[in-house]
Amino acid sequence: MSPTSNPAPPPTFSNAAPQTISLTHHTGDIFAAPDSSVLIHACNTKGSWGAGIALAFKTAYPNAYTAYHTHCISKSVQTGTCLLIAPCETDIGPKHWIACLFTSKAYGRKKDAPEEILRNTGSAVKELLVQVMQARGGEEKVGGLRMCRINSGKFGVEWERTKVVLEGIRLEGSGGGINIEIWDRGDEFV
Ligand SMILES: Nc1ncnc2c1ncn2[C@@H]1O[C@H](COP(=O)(O)OP(=O)(O)OC[C@H]2O[C@H](OP(=O)(O)O)[C@H](O)[C@@H]2O)[C@@H](O)[C@H]1O
Repeated sequence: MSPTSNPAPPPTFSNAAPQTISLTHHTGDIFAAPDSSVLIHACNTKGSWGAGIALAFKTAYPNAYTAYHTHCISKSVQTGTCLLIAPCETDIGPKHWIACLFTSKAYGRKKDAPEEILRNTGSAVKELLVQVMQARGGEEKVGGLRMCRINSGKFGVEWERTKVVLEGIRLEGSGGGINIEIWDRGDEFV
């Protein structure tokens, strides 16, 4: 018998069904979230929160902006990754985690093509969920996940396309589904 005719090893089956993401939709201010919430937005890898909701993040969370900026300039950040920043503002105010999904390398006219942004979104969100699970083993409480309609503004990708990617994510492991709240201000079509 030639070595190539050896039977393939039997597949291994896990009882754990893959985890999936469910999305719930909410109208209002994403920033008016309870303490420990994770606020999720899409970012470039260049270290700039210069426009759109990123600018609002920069204003409200200057220390988180510094953490993001330092991360971007201190190493070559890959798209499809995520930076999860623990609550780090000094003001008395809400203690929010900030999650930066690197869905496009650059911004403005140099932003990645929609297909690339969508691919990056899938892997960045998977990485985020792993980081959230790890952080849940730590001392700082990690609450619910809140996301804006990522990619749908400055990055120019229709929200419905990002939604399909999010709903198609499958994660190893058990523990039921993961809910992400999608927040928008209700002025998307105004
Ligand atoms: N103040 C505010 N409060 C609440 N909701 C707000 C808001 N402003 C916008 N929204 C909504 O938030 C969603 C995402 O829309 P965005 O355009 O923000 O983000 P995006 O994910 O498409 O793109 C990311 C790049 O945009 C930035 O600008 P720069 O590249 O720096 O120029 C970054 O740095 C990234 O690189 C849309 O539903 C907007 O209606």
